Amino acid sequence: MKPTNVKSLPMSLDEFEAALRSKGQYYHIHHPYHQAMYSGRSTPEQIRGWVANRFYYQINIPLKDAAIMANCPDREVRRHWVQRIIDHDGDDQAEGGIEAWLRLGEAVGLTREEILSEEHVLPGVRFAVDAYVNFARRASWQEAASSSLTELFAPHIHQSRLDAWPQHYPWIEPQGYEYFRKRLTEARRDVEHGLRITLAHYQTREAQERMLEILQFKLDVLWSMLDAMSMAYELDRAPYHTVTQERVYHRGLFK
Ligand SMILES: O=C(O)c1cc(C(=O)O)c2c(n1)C(=O)C(=O)c1cc(C(=O)O)[nH]c1-2
Repeated sequence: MKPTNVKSLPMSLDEFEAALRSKGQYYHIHHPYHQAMYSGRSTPEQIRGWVANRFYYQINIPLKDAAIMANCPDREVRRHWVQRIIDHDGDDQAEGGIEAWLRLGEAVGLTREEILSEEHVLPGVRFAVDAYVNFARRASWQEAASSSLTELFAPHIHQSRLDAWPQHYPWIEPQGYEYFRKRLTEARRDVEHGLRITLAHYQTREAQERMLEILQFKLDVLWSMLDAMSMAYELDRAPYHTVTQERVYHRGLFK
């Protein structure tokens, strides 16, 4: 007789890590909006749109990390995790990633006020980013921590920009690239810690499968942000374009 209810064995740590890494095939580096940016096909408007919209991701990362810490009773983990907030917010020694992103914005021709006002942030981008922050608020700290692991694939994407943009877009002022340079080392360090937590936490096959689904959720967040930007800046179908060219979309209800 066929055995019933036999649960699958867990993947070994190596197999689990390989399964996580293979999710890189769905990373937003493959999104056509990104592909256009590396290959020099993007217009200044498309690059400005991307920088202004991605700013909303940047300013929400520390809120997401604070939510993880708020749910985490482990002092050792918090001691490490707090560095992520400092990386973005800055401290007395370093200005931080949000400031570096604002300078990227200025380097591509946006004003600080324009970026900070969030007037360019498309509703689809806002909803995707908010979904990530809300997931971190509601999930266990381990699940939320492991959802940051798309960063496994991030150094490559930052390097692609450093390699390709200066040659294709000489009009971008070079001091704008500091953010990408900073993230090369920061993301590698984050991944090392995030991976340690993840490999230790997901012990059963079911839990490991759930983790892969969490990573897919995060990949969906990143991909959906770019879908919204494609609609607005490549296909000229920004929200309400049939009615008005004005950016009437809401600027966030929970400030
Ligand atoms: O430019 C990118 O493509 C990209 C992607 C990601 C990512 O994979 O989530 C992050 C970043 N950049 C980034 O700069 C960053 O600080 C960051 C933090 C996190 C996170 O989930 O905690 N992801 C990312």
